[in-house]
Amino acid sequence: MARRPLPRILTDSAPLARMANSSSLARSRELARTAADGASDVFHPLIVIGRGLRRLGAAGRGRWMETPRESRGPMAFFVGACVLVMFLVPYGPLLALIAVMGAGAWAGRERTPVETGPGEAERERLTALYEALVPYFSAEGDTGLLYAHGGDWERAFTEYAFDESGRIERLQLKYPAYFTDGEDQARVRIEQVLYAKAGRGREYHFGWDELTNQLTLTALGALPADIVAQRFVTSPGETVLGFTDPDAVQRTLPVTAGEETRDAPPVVWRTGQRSTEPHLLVLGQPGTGATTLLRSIAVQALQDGDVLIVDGGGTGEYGALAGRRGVLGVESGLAGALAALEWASHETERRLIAANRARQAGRPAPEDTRRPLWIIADRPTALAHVAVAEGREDPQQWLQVPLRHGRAALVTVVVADQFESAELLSDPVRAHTKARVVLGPATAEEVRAVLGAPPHTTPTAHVPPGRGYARLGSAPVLRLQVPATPDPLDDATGQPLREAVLALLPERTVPADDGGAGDETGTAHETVTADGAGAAGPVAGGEPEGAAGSGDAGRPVNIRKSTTPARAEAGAAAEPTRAAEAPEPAGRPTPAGTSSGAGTPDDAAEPVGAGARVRTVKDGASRAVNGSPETVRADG
Ligand SMILES: Nc1ncnc2c1ncn2[C@@H]1O[C@H](COP(=O)(O)OP(=O)(O)OP(=O)(O)O)[C@@H](O)[C@H]1O
Repeated sequence: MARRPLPRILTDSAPLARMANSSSLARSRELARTAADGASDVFHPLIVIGRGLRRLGAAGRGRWMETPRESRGPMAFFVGACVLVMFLVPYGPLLALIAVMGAGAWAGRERTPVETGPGEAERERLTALYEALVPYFSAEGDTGLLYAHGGDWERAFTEYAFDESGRIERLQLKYPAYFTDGEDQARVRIEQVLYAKAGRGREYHFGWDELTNQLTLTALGALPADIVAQRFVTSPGETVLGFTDPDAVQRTLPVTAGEETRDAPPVVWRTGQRSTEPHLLVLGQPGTGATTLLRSIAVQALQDGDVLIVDGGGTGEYGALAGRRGVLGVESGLAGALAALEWASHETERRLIAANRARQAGRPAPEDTRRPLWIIADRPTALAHVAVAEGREDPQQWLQVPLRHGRAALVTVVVADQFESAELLSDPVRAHTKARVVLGPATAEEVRAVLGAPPHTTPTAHVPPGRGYARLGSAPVLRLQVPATPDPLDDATGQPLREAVLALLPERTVPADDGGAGDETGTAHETVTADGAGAAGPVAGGEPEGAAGSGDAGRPVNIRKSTTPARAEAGAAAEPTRAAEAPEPAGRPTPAGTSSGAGTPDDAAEPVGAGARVRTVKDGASRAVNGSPETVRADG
């Protein structure tokens, strides 16, 4: 059917245009506008009050509707009573009118609308992020594309938040179900993209929810680094490795940081017979705080255990522990380390045998097997290197028994080393250290290589000392900040920190040397050379001590008390003591048999855990001394 044409007056715009251009029409339009402006100025208060009364009315109506039926009667009665009172009081209606007008004016005032949604710059950022994800989250043949070039990011990003500087603080995004979120490689690719686009230099946590195909990125603040060594509120068998994110663990500990006391989420490592990860391995770059972590562990372990320290680095950073109650030895030379670790190995066997015999006889385990023994080996690979050069055995071989059987014997092994030397760590060390820590800057691959799983955060290139990741067995990877536990004998340590660490150390059982060597202010350091120290005396088996130190020849070692072979002069004094105590089952080689067997009757009479000490002396030789507080000097 043909369309009927419109009347000419409606299709021909010429008369209308002529009218619009006429000056009288323009003037009258201007007049009308001025009048409207004036009227709105004059009536503005009334308009505001009217709008307010309308809003109040609507609110009142809503309230009335929400009120349950049974409450409406009392409410109406109450309102009626108020109205009655209003009429009864002098000037009541006038006051009520003023109050209603005031309320209306307040409710009707203009409010600036709250801006919602991202600003222009933020939209651009989200769009860029969305576009960067398209290649990873799209596939040919996907019809309901969530991610497509030029697509709608608002469909994919369900939540976002920015900080004051406009950087993404939180982002929740949906991804297609076919994305292989179970594969580490696929996840890492996405995390790298997000890390680059959300702003490098910060640490992000990635929460993958495979059930709902959602990924949540959260920018993490730095872990607080103000917690220093202190007595932590833990149960026996618990050691605080450091502190982590509040939502990563369920527990908090009260800690003192500066002036304030607060609750902090700790990374607690459980050792002992029920532990599933009874030994610890710490790896990191040099200077990232491994020694500090080991010192922190040693200080905590000394509360109810004995500690044997092998300082392969030989930098004397455990000098403050030497001669303290519970410190069996601080060994930094090869011969000393070998002797001390050999003893520790036999001691583990002795404990096992003694505990086993007691169990078979229906008795509780003997007292001298119940005190935890800690073997702390800092950079054992440095000594392994020296051992190879000297054609001697690797001290790590003596860690095998404590690592294998330490859990049952309450013997805990802690090993720290550097990434570069990690391949020199022995197989038992790698196999039996299920608690792991990585310190310092490390790539996700390095973290995964050590911890067995990548971190759920993006490692940053610059981290403060003591920062890293921890994983206990197959638990999730946690961020970690080790409490500052500096060497109190280091000149660079501030007085408050020095005092804090010294206050945690047990009392000295070996009197401090003359000349300030035992000066607990830690100001006097004596620099000796390893070869100088090594020249002192024979070690077990008549081997010149210098041989042990020759690997370090000429290297200055900044140690107050040089600490070398445990069994110098006294030979394997402590070891046979322990072995002699525990009758061996028939046919089994005794620890005494495997050691030099040079125990004296006196030594043999000394109970194992009761005061056997590897005593350190100024010239670098040391003796296994049982009980007596005699100080042995090479010159005397
Ligand atoms: N948790 C920490 N808090 C504060 N400072 C720390 C922390 N850990 C280490 N440091 C500081 O970092 C420096 C290096 O620490 P440490 O000696 O423990 O590292 P390392 O990895 O053992 O290094 P190296 O292998 O060179 O001995 C020291 O000055 C130490 O005080």
